[in-house]
Amino acid sequence: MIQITGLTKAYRRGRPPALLDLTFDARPGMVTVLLGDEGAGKSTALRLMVELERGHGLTLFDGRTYRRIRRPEREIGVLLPTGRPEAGHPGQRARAHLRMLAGTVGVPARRADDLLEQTRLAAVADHRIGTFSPGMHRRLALAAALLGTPSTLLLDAPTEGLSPSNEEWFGAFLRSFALSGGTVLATTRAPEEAAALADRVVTLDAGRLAADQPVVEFRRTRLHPEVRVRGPQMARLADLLAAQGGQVRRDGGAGLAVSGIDRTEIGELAYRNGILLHELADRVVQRPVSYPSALPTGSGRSGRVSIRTVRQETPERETPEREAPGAEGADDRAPDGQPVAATVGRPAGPEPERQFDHRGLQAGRWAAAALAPHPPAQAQSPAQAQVAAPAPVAAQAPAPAVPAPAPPARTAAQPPVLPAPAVDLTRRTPRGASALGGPAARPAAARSTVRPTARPTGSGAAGPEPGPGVVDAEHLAANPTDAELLTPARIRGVGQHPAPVHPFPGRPWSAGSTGLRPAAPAGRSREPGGEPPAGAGAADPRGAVHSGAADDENGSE
Ligand SMILES: Nc1ncnc2c1ncn2[C@@H]1O[C@H](COP(=O)(O)OP(=O)(O)OP(=O)(O)O)[C@@H](O)[C@H]1O
Repeated sequence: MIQITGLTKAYRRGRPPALLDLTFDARPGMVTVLLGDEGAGKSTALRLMVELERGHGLTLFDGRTYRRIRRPEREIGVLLPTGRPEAGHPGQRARAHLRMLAGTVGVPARRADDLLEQTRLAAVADHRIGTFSPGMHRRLALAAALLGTPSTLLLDAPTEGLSPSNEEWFGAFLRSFALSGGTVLATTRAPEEAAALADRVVTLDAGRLAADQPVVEFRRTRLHPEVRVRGPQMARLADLLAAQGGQVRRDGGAGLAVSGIDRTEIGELAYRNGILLHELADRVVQRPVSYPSALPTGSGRSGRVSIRTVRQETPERETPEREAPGAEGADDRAPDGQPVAATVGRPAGPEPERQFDHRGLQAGRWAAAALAPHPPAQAQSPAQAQVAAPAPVAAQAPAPAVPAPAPPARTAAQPPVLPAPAVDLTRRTPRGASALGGPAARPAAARSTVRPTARPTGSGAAGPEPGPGVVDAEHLAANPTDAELLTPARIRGVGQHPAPVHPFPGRPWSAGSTGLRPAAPAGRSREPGGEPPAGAGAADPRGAVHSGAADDENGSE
């Protein structure tokens, strides 16, 4: 039994980690396949498991770490790419190489001969390793991993370079190994291969656990069979297939990918209509991972990390100024001088390079913080999050290097800024979801300003019609519940109904008969008590939602 908990590895500071909070089990009697694209972190995970690399997390082999096992080569067979194709010295013969390894493992030399037989290398046992094909190298490396008669196998891309017949042999070998009570953890990039080899498929996506599924569920939810067709008359065939109810999409220059109609039917249809085919083949493609449903409940279960936003004092400016990342004034420290743990909120403008330090990090929470969409309302009064973890500093990100446009000065009539909400990231946040919950998931609402409904041109009206107008974006930043209430649809609704919709229910607020005031144009401030600047009244007659600087008066008439 292999229990993997919270494996995390970052090769470079400031870059996303190669592996983040990977947690799953590989059970005896089963083949578990770790599936992922190139660079997903599969090899990194295996190297961390056998402590060839330093990182975070814990791997237990039957309850012990690799280091605690007295003779690991007798318990765990490891096949890891060495970075060069040869399984041994190119000048050495396969038999001699394996016998030498048998000596170091402490097993008799005849075990080497048996394994050469078992891995179908007996015929080339006395050939020099340098003459081997990639597939032969893989099999020789597998023979070396099996020398100590281990009960657990950790195999990184074991089928790479194998011929189809050897792949088949290898699949049968793994199955019999697992049936005899062994534990197998192998990696692959190919979903089809995972489906063929595994009892359980663990999917890695960019270093994160995306799914941990029994193979039946994996096949059902992640694999999508289709037929690839290629030929010179694909447009005509596509019409015919669509008429038959097939789903057809273009696949390359002269190809189609068809689902909903099987290969035989497609061939017959093409034949009946005199359509020449160059290729007609079944294949399986992988569906993208659906995070909310696929995320296992067991991942990211370690530790307690909470993240809360803190308001940063930002000098108020009339005109938004932008500073280059790293420029003077771009501070990456919290007001109390402590390093900022993670920034929630992003100013307008180019995204500054984000740096993460995940020492002592319970990475699932960090991921949620790092991957959550930035609540844009915070751009007006940048908020920063601090990770309160048992470890000293959990995650670190610099404060936005590009300061946000400062909001205009508040007036007495404006609702007070409430403390920014505490955000507890005790749950892993799926990709695309927000750690901040509902309000952050509706950035447009929080950033919105409603322009007044203008009188129709030529109506003789001077200036804007007093009517639905401004929702203070800064207020919304401080009161996300209000932001949630003010979805764009509701904001539009304000302009369409004679009765104003109260945007801040339960709060004292006098808006007169018309509700809200007209907005100042984006990027300009208005003198308190003065006339709105020219253009302020030329508003979108649909009462549409605009982004930009918000008026700072929203109540007193
Ligand atoms: N020694 C290293 N130094 C810096 N980055 C590394 C190092 N090893 C791996 N990485 C990075 O870590 C990420 C994961 O790499 P890894 O080799 O674990 O991926 P993989 O899933 O095994 O890919 P493949 O299927 O191509 O072998 C990649 O982005 C890779 O560039």
